[in-house]
Amino acid sequence: MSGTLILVRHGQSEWNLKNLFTGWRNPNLTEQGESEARATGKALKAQNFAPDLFYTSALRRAQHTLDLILEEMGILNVTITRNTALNERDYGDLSGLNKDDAREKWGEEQVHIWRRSFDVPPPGGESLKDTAARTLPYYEAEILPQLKAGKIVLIAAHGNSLRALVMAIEGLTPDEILAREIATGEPTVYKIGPDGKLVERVKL
Ligand SMILES: O=C(O)[C@H](O)COP(=O)(O)O
Repeated sequence: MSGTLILVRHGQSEWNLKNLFTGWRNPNLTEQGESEARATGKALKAQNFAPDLFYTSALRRAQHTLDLILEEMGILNVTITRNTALNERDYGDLSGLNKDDAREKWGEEQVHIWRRSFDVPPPGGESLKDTAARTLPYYEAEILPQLKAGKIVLIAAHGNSLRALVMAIEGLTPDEILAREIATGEPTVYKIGPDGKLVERVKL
């Protein structure tokens, strides 16, 4: 029996709206971000998903997103596992800077490399490869066994920690994952087989 993995990026945060590098900083959701989370909750409920297990990061924008999704799905009083392994990539010295100001200061190309290369970290921060080095072992140890047992797992996390999972699950190359963007509030759903391998990506 296949398991189901539901990945959701947090809704728009106050720093997404201000176009600031966020990383491990901890802003709230905006009203739009809350609406995005609720809309995803409604969509998952409409598809009759009944998740068994719930995970999120140590950052409030993802935690609040999960809470709003569960509220919309009418799922109450469940255990939610929070872990820094699911945190956004750490943007290091760029955290708190405006992304356009950073482009002015260091150039479009350098900022693109810091944001979307696989193994070049921003100053004092994590590359996607560094992020995967903490997110994937957690997924493999804590979440994949549940999926192999046929459970439905809902994870609310961040653009780059989710891209690390997507890259591994879909078997994407470093070049292929660079082009992959996950919008705020966007769900990605997979069927995972008893062997832990991807069966199919589920269209919502
Ligand atoms: O942490 C951030 O700044 C954003 O949530 C993700 O930023 P990115 O899309 O520039 O990697």
